[in-house]
Amino acid sequence: MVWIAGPLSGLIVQPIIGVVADESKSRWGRRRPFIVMGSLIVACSLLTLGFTKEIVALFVLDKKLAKIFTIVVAVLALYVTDFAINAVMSCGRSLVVDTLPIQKQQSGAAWASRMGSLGHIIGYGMGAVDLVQIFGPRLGDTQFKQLTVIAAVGMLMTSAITCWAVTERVLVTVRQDPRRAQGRFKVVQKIWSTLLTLPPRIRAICWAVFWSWIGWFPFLIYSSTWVGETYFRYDVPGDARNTKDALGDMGRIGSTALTVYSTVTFISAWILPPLIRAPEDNTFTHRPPVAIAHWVQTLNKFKPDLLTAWVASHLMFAFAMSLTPFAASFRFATVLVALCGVPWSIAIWAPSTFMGVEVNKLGGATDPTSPNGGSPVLYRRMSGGSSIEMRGLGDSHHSDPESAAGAGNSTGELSGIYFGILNIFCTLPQFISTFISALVFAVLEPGKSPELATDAHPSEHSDPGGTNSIAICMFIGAISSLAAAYATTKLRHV
Ligand SMILES: OC[C@H]1O[C@H](O[C@H]2O[C@H](CO)[C@@H](O)[C@H](O)[C@H]2O)[C@H](O)[C@@H](O)[C@@H]1O
Repeated sequence: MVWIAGPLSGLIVQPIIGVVADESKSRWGRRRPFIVMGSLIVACSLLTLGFTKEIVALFVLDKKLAKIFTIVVAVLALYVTDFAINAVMSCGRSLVVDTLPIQKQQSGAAWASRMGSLGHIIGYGMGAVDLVQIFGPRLGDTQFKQLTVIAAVGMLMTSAITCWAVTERVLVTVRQDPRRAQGRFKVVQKIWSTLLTLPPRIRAICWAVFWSWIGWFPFLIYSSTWVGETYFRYDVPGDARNTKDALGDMGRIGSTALTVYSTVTFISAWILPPLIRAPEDNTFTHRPPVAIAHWVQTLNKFKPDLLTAWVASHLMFAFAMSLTPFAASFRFATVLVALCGVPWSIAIWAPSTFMGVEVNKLGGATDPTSPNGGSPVLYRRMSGGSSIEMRGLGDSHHSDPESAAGAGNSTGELSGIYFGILNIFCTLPQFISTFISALVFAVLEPGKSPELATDAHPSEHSDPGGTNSIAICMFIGAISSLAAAYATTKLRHV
């Protein structure tokens, strides 16, 4: 019930908020009000999660009843957190697309992935140090309470900076079209009709993401456990296995692997974008200093394009995951997990870049890299029929829709719905992958995990020398990643 909150909230919230925000005529912009509301809800629900027991104790005095309520409130708080954070994610992604011109989409997506990976490192780092010792009991008397306080403050601060720094255009009118879906389910209808009429390139991006997530989900969920289990199997001497130390080390070694992985992700997010040719690269006249001009031009010639890099990242992930069943030491397992930091950084940034470019074209922005020198793109929005006009916030004289488009300018008018749909293709495979993992676990480890069954009845033990189930799930992920590589190459031809 708890694991499902992430994919379920992403599946439902991102498309719906995307559509609603796309059509919002708020004077504060289409995305910022949702970011503000969502962040406030996330902050409150995080604090509720951290202090559930104390909050319940204020209202329920009976101890037995309080225990039940604590569980119920904690689960609810987790769901609310996931749902609200997905609203913020949806509008945050759209904001990048809305505000940047087509040439800057790669750069915007790369910055989003840099900031995301910085957040991960800070999160892991906070988890690794003893916060109660550092801050004393002021922020709460346990590590978890303090983590929720820090996360809530971080959420509010980063959202406040975003909303302050970004100038959004305001949607003035959405012209009514008789063909537009009406009534209570119009949002769902709009998502459905858009889903059925996706432009070919957007469909290709979505399928590439779909196949890749069947591989990424088991990795993101189980990799730290897998490194710990590998340690337990191959590195701990048989007679030391039942000690408290060995079990504690298992957790620490798994967390260390994740920390190394997120560090690699962070470094890749900074290093790779300048080494990869962005979809807009032709538009710039690079004028490096004469002394190094030759070298810069030579380097530029050999830069791979983003599509090649995305395909290579699927292959690299598939390579690492295909080796997991053969890992016979926790060090090797850690190296495999760390390697995945490189493809993960590309997995976050490449689809957003391609989607950002396509959504801008749909909104009427021109592609300056096109052979015809930046004339309007050939296709426009496929679903719905509404028109959009935008003007600068507080500027009532520029409500001409043409002013929103133009050479390479961003309109991003449909970023919410298309990024929401992209997220459907990111969350659905998470359910499929969970189903596959459940099958693998049921077949290979019908009892308890051999590494964790030390206290269980012998009938519950499965063969500790047998194949590791998590490694098999990851191996299946490798196959799916190959399918993702194939699906991504299709983007070259559509
Ligand atoms: O199921 C959990 C979440 O999975 C996706 O989010 C994760 O991947 C994103 C990159 O695609 C990354 O930016 C985010 O930090 C990760 O949590 C999905 O987009 C979410 O909707 C879903 O809740």
